[in-house]
Amino acid sequence: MIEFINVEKTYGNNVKALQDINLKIDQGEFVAIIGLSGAGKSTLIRCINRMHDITGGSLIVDDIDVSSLRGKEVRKFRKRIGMIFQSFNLVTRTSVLKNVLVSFVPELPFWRKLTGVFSKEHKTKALTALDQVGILDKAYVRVDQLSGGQQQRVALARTLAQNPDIILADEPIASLDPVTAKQVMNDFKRINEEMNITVIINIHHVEIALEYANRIIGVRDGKVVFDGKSAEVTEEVLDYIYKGQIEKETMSQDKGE
Ligand SMILES: Nc1ncnc2c1ncn2[C@@H]1O[C@H](COP(=O)(O)OP(=O)(O)OP(=O)(O)O)[C@@H](O)[C@H]1O
Repeated sequence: MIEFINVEKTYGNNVKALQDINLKIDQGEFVAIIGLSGAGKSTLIRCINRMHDITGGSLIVDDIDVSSLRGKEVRKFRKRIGMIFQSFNLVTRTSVLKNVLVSFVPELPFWRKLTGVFSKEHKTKALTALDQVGILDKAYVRVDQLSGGQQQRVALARTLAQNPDIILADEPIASLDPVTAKQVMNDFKRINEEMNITVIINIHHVEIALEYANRIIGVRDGKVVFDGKSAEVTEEVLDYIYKGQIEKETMSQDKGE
């Protein structure tokens, strides 16, 4: 379980990105975080794997107080949490398989790191992960020869190969066309349902969030302003989450801008 208790995050420039966040997310949930640009969505998910340090409250993941982790403990903890980015973060001039094998580098003995030789077990795990996202046939293709959707699947396979309990995805479909975006979302859904991996997605596409996630967390100005089932999200709820935008637009219309 992931638990936020009165979590705050203030950046060095005094921007209060998160304020008084209280959430409990159970293992196996599929959660979408929605809200305006700058609302604090990225900050919220990046605190979970300590990409950002919280500045107040506590964040507990499976009984581990995330802020108390030091050095090696942070690396060990992060292995359990996969992270997917909008930009895929792949080495495009090398093969799909090598990109997935990269996930094992931290656990390799020094000589294997130097020689780049991976064990049969690691190769099998990597190929299994590629199979799980339906691109096993692309294992030996160079990443730059793949479409955006296929590249995001490679990133997903790399994460799956780590055998994570949680996958955090920061705008994973933002640079994909609508059809490919849905294919990638289907992958997330399947992984969530079949492997009971918690999936937390930060997303701008509201319709897709409602279609795929079971739970929606609406964030506005660093605060959680809605937390409920996707089926409970009405037009009014969306207006409330995105209220800042509506108010701003109304104000500029009033001013004749
Ligand atoms: N590294 C940083 N240093 C200082 N301020 C930051 C930093 N990262 C984010 N912020 C600020 O914190 C607030 C929340 O940003 P965050 O990126 O979490 O929002 P977001 O909802 O994910 O936005 P977007 O949808 O545009 O990615 C914003 O005001 C942003 O400018």
